[in-house]
Amino acid sequence: MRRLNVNLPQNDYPILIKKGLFNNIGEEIEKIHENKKIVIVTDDNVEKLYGERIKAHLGNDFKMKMIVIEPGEKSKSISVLQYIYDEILDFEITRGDLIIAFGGGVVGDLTGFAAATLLRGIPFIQVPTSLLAQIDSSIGGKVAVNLPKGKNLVGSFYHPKAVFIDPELLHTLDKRFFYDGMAEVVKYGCIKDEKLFKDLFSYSEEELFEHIEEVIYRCCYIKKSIVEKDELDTGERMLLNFGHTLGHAIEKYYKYERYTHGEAVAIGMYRITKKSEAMGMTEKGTANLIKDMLCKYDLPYEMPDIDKEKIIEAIVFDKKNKGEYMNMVLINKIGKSFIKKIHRKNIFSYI
Ligand SMILES: NC(=O)c1ccc[n+]([C@@H]2O[C@H](COP(=O)([O-])OP(=O)(O)OC[C@H]3O[C@@H](n4cnc5c(N)ncnc54)[C@H](O)[C@@H]3O)[C@@H](O)[C@H]2O)c1
Ligand SMILES: O=C(O)C(=O)C[C@@H](O)[C@H](O)[C@H](O)COP(=O)(O)O
Ligand SMILES: [Zn+2]
Repeated sequence: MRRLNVNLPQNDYPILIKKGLFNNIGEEIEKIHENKKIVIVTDDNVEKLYGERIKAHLGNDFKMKMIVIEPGEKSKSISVLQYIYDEILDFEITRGDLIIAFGGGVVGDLTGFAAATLLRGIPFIQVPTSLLAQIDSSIGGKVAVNLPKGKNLVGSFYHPKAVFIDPELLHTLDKRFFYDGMAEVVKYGCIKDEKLFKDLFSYSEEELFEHIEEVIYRCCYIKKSIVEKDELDTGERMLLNFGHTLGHAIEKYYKYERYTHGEAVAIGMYRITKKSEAMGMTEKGTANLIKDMLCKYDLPYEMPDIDKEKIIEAIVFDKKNKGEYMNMVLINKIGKSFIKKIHRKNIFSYI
C-alpha cells in the first residue's frame, strides 16, 4: 500500500493507493467513521459497474443510501446539486454522518460541494474511479459546480476526510476517459517533473498499465505538496492550472459537449506553450515535446476555430485574475513552471 498524508493547518487526511483497496473499503471507512449512516453519491455508469460491490464491501453495519446522477459534465450544475441536497435531507442526515463521493471528477466536485454546504458541512470521503479523479480532483479540496457563465464558478475549499484510490477500478474506464486523465498527468510532468514526462514518453501502453500505481502516486505527491504550500490558491497552487485558462474557455464555449476537461486542458497547454515559446519565455522545442506527448495519448492539441472575443468573454471569470491583471501559468521548459502576471489588455498575445 502506498500512503500519503495531506498536512494542512485545519485538515490532515490520508491518501491510500493500492490495487484491490476497493475490496476493503468497509474496513478502511470504519477506521475513520464511527457513525452508521452513509450516503453514497455516484453516477449511472459507475453504479451499474460497481454499485452492488460498494454496498457489499461496506457491509451490513452501515445504514446506506445511494444517490445516482446522470454521467457527464452537465451534472455539475445547480439543478443536480439541488436534487442531491433533497435526496440527502430525505435520508435525515446529520453532521455526524458521512457522504462518499464515488465516481469521476464530476461526482467528486459536485458531491464535495454538497457536503461542504449542506448543514454547513458534512464529512465526506473521496473514492475516485476515473484516472483524472485518482490523480487530481479527489485531492486538495477544490469542490464546485458550473454556472452557465463558466466552469467551477460556485465552489469552495472543502477537504475530504480520506481519499481511497484503487487503480484496478480503471480497467473499466473507456479509453477516451483514460486519456482524458492522462492530460492532467502530462500537466504534472510539464509543471514539476521532467522525469515523469520522460517516463510517460518512453512507456508502451502495457508499461503504462504496469506502472500505473506509481504514476498515480507521483501525481498525488506533486499535488499534495503544492496544496500544502498554498491551500487557497493564491500563489504556487496556480501552477496546477497550467493549460486551464484556455481549457476552461474551450469547454464552456462548446457547452461541455465537444471536449472533455482533459482534452480542453491538453489544447490549452500546447497553445500557451507555443505562444510563450514565440515570446522567448520558453525553451525552443518545448511546445513540440508537448504536442508529441499529446499525440501519443490521442489527445487534441490544435486550437479549434473560435473567435478570440468569445474566448475573452469566457476567461474574464478565470479565478487567477486579480482586478485588471491576469496570472498566466507558463513553463520555462518541461518540469519548470512559473506564473506571469499580465495586464488584461495584453491577453491577445497569449490566446
Ligand atoms: N477539484 C479538482 O481539483 C479538479 C481537478 C481536475 C478536474 N476536475 C473536474 O473533474 C471533472 C472531470 O472528471 P472526469 O474526467 O473524471 O469526468 P467524469 O466524472 O465525467 O468521468 C468520466 C466518465 O467516466 C465514467 N467513469 C468513471 N469511473 C469509471 C470507471 N471506473 N469505469 C467506467 N467508467 C467510469 C463516468 O461515468 C464518466 O462517464 C471536470 O468537471 C473537472 O473540472 C476537478
Ligand atoms: O487543484 C487545483 O488547484 C487545480 O487547479 C486542479 C485543476 O486540474 C482543476 O481542473 C481545478 O478544478 C481547476 O480549478 P479552478 O480554480 O480553475 O476552477
Ligand atoms: Zn484540471
